This record gives sequence, C-alpha cells and structure tokens, in this order.
Amino acid sequence: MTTTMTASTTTPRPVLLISDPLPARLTAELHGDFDVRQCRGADRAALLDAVRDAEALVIRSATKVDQEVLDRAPRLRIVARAGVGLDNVDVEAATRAGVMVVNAPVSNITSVAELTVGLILSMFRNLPAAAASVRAGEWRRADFQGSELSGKSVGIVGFGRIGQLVAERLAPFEVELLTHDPFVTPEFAYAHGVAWLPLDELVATADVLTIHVPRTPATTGLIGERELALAKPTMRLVNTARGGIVDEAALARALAEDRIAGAALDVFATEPPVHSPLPHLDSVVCTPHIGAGTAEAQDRAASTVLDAVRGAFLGRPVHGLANPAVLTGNAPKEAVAV
Ligand SMILES: NC(=O)c1ccc[n+]([C@@H]2O[C@H](COP(=O)([O-])OP(=O)(O)OC[C@H]3O[C@@H](n4cnc5c(N)ncnc54)[C@H](O)[C@@H]3O)[C@@H](O)[C@H]2O)c1
Ligand SMILES: O=C(O)CC[C@@H](O)C(=O)O
Repeated sequence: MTTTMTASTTTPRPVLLISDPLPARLTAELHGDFDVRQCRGADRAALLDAVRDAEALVIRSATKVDQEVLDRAPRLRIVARAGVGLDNVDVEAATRAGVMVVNAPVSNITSVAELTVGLILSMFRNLPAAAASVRAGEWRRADFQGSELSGKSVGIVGFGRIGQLVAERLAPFEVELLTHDPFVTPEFAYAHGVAWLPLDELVATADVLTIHVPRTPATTGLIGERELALAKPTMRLVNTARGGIVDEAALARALAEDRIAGAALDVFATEPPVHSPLPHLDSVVCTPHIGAGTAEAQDRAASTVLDAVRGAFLGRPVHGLANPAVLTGNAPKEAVAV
C-alpha cells in the first residue's frame, strides 16, 4: 500500500521533518500534504528525538544522517538534501534501511561558481581589508596594491559541474585554465579550453588553486602538507567545496610561513571554525559556508526537494535518486515501490 496525498480528514498526513533552515515557501507548500515538523539538526539530541515519527526528512548540510539516525527512524522513507553535497548522509546505510536519498545536484552550482570568482578577485585586490579600512575612516591607498588576475594560471581540482562553471566564468579574465580530475579525460578538459595535469604538477603551476571535489574518504586531506610544499609562494588557495579536503593545520602553517600567498575559505572541517586560526590570519578571507546562499539557489533546491518528497508519497518515480539500488534488491519499505 502506498500513502496518497489526497486530502482526507481520516488519513493522517505523513510526518515530514525539516531539520535545517529552508525557504518559507517550501515549508508553506508542504503544509497541505504533510504534517510538517521542524527541529535543529545540528542539535543531535533534538534530531534523534524528532526523527522517531518522521516519514520524510528534509535537510541541508548541518544535519548528519548516519546509522544512528536511521535506526531511530523506523518510518523514514526518504531523506531529501536541499543542496549538492551528500557527505553528511550515510547513503549506504540508507540503502540498507530502504530509505531513498535525493539531493538537488544543480540547484546551487551557479551560486558557488560566482562566489568562487568573487573570492579570487577579493584576494587579488585585498577587497575585505581595503573595505574595512575605509569603514574605519582611513584612506590608505598605497597599502592595498594588488595583482591582476589576467595572465595568471588557475588550477581547478575537480572538473565536475562546479569546476566546469568556474572555468567558463574565468575564461574572459584571460587566465590559463588547468585542471586535475582522475575521472575526467584530458580530451574532455581540452574541449572545455582547460589543460589536464597530474595533481602535483597542477599545484606547482597554479597561481590560484580552487577546490571543487566532493568530500569522500579519498579526498579528505587531498591538499595537505606535501601538496602545499609544492606550491609557489605566490599561490592563493580557494575552497568552496568542503572542509577537510584541505588539511587546515598544514594550510595555516603554509600561510604563517609565507609559503603561499593567501586563501579564501567558505567551508571548514568544523563549522563554525571556532578553534581554527585561519579566520584570524590577514592573508585569509573567510565566508560562513554561503556558496549556496542565494535566493535563486535556495529556490531551486526547494523545488527539487518538493518534487522528490511529493513523488515519494504519491507513488511516482523519484528522479535523481542518489541510491537507485534502494529500488531493486534492497528496498524493504513499501513506499519505495514507485
Ligand atoms: N560551499 C557550498 O555551499 C557548496 C555548494 C554546493 C556544492 N559544494 C561542494 O562542491 C562539491 C562539488 O560539487 P559539484 O556539483 O561540482 O560536484 P560534481 O560531482 O559535479 O563534481 C565533482 C568532481 O570531482 C571529481 N573528483 C572526485 N574525486 C576527485 C579527486 N580525488 N581529485 C580530483 N577530482 C576528483 C569528480 O570526478 C567530479 O568531476 C560538492 O560535493 C559539495 O561538497 C559546496
Ligand atoms: O546546505 C547548505 O546550505 C550548504 C549547501 C552546499 O554546501 C551544498 O553542498 O549544496
């Protein structure tokens, strides 16, 4: 039997738990079809308590969905991630539990690419420090001499959706575009006007190294002490992907010892980065994980999530499942039969 969305006074609406901030539009639209409940996913105890009745769980990046959460949620049918990264969801455990997992893979890629370009230009022209000094009543023009981006080489680590958009947006700046991505051929990169290099060569060549890989066990610490030792002292690093891909202790040392010129970071191993020295270094520009923080991106993510959760409870195919295996041999829960 599949739960239907037809309004009925006798059929209880499925319980949908929202555990991270989402656009009001999403919450309002869901109210008609679901018994919408909210909790703060970053508060583990609150999440474990609230998830007990949940049949659908809508999250962003602050909610960690692991085996413990799944064990506490016997009625859960779908986890919908209103964004790209699934590093906070144990997708294999969800599959074993017969829980569908969907994300919104294209919802915010333009926003992240634009933030990346903005951060690169901010570093080259010292924009945060220059703006802060004018706000403080100063007029220190000579202290803020920067560099042109034109003519520099930009190394893109990870040539997926966001990496490709960053390349497209930077091309008009007359930069040399380089990439490393083991799952992309040199021919594919070349067709996008980008040269493919091994990682070490990319790090050693780049004036800007920008990270666009998912966080997985294989990419955790991908840019560490050894890689940073290969970099030119003029290199600037950008991470708008995930904390932990860059070894923050090694990065802090490289910056403090002027072995690289600067860094721009939107993401941190621990968020907020209360114990990290990085936000306090003059050569670092930090933003509070705002890559997806635009009205357009949040709206797209909301639409994708709405479609997915409605589809799941209407018995329609749920598009873009991150765990299609849940539909085949390993799907004990009846809602999965779409
Ligand atoms: N700051 C934010 O708010 C924000 C928003 C959206 C996405 N993100 C992050 O950006 C990441 C990338 O997003 P995307 O949409 O481009 O994903 P994507 O899956 O389209 O691309 C990721 C690319 O990384 C490549 N890759 C995997 N392992 C690699 C390795 N070891 N070395 C080099 N390349 C490797 C893959 O082959 C793929 O081409 C997401 O996983 C997410 O963590 C952050
Ligand atoms: O949930 C968020 O706000 C961040 C989203 C972003 O990191 C993503 O991976 O889509």
